[in-house]
Amino acid sequence: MQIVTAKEMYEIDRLTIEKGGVDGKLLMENAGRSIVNHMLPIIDRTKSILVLVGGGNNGGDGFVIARTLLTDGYDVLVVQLVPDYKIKGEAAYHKQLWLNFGGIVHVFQDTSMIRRYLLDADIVVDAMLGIGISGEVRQPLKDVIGLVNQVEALTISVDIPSGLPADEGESHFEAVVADYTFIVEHPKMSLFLESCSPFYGKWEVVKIGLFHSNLSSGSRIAWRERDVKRTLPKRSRNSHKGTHGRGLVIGGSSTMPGSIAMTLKAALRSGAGLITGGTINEVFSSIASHCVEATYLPLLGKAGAMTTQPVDVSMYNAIAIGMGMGRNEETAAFTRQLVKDVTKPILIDADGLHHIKDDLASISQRKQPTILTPHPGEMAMLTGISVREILLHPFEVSKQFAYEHNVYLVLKGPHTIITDPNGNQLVNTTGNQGLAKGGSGDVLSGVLLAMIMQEQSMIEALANGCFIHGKSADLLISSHRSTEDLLATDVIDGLASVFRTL
Ligand SMILES: NC(=O)C1=CN([C@@H]2O[C@H](COP(=O)(O)OP(=O)(O)OC[C@H]3O[C@@H](n4cnc5c(N)ncnc54)[C@H](O)[C@@H]3O)[C@@H](O)[C@H]2O)[C@H](O)CC1
Ligand SMILES: [K+]
Repeated sequence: MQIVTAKEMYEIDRLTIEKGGVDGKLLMENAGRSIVNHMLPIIDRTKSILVLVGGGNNGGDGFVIARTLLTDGYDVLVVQLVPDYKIKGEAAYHKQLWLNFGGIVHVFQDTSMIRRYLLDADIVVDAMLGIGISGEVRQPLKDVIGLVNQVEALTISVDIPSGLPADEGESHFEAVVADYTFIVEHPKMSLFLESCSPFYGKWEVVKIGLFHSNLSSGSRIAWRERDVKRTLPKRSRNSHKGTHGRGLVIGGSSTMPGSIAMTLKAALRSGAGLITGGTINEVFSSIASHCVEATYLPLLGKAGAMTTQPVDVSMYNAIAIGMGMGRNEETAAFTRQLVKDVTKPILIDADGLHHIKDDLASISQRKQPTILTPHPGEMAMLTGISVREILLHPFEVSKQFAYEHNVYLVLKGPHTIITDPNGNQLVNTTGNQGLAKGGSGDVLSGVLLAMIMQEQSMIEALANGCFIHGKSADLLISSHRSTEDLLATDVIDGLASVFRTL
């Protein structure tokens, strides 16, 4: 499922009309009809429906929806929020059809009129503004959006909640808070931004028959279950423990022994053939009984943390480093040296990210993949960009960073964005707020390590790992856990039910 900017959406629209020869009026008909088909299961025949239409093609979709519902016997009222002369082109055509079919257009007079209609409506169809919005919402739409958000009626937005930006980078907006949004053909970028996604409510994508096109701006795809099923390597009956690779996890310190234990266990539960924990004696003695399936590589410690030393990694296929290792200077020097020397794929998380912060230049020289897995706070530390700015432009910031430093970046959040060094991006579609807890990242690193060790394209391996980790949390929440009590270790236990369905 391709994620688009407004500009890309218009480009696909243009190609469909110019190259595909499909009339724009037909696309609008398809959009309105598809949306009605998706609405039917959630609307009741006895309810009264108010369709709010704006002056662009989003409003045109609104006229199609109104006509389709009217001919199906629904009680529909249309309020046009702009004067007649503003309705042009395809929208004007569909307005005329609405009138031909006996529909009435109530033109906006004042907000008290809207307030009255809103109070009488059970369902509001929001077709005021789509992806054509520019700048802050002007009057009277601004007030109307405020009123829509005050009433009890079920709100269904067409393509995008009115007022919401389609792209990243906008911080000031007033928008409809929708119960449902039926997105035309492709999710817009804002669906995956922390500040915008809550406005969408429940959402579905409706197909309207647009051209399939490869955009020049690089791929940006929402990664779903069907993608995981398609790309996840199948375990063969003939495989042995070595087939699925040997992984090494380096981490832990006397005050944080649990982190590496969770990473080891998560990797083993995600199909890793052989996993070794590289850690100091104090950690090893406290966790070995919890994770008996792993083997251990003793590392030299000083004051409860790892110190500089050579490590032979020749027998491992991939390495994860950083979890719970602490931030002292000798550990940092050890990490930097290891990352420089190792000629294997290496995933760096948590404290490891702090250690390599000033050594990103040598990271970009590495010949084997480097995977960094920061949350926004760690991303801010790595880039010097504020968390606020990162959350405002996560796609662009990720792309720049991955390209500049030649890394695979997993920017963690409610919609984790995975970026490869060429700027291709996959966005995870699973997970819930129960994952916003200590230990989640350690578990994710283990799942990712197991994925990296199996033969998959690197970006797909990372996206599959993020999907599986989030899905485990989702299944637990939908059965016997809550977002409050969910623990990182529960997510490890939940992996079984995810793999059983993939
Ligand atoms: N293939 C497609 O993309 C299809 C999309 N459809 C629908 O069309 C809209 C996009 O339509 P467009 O006419 O380009 O823009 P809008 O309807 O979003 O709005 C333009 C409209 O709004 C006014 N306006 C702009 N900014 C503001 C503002 N800040 N405040 C107030 N008013 C504003 C502007 O003057 C115009 O009048 C897309 O979302 C889909 O819903 C097609 O129907 C099917 C094909
Ligand atoms: K809308």
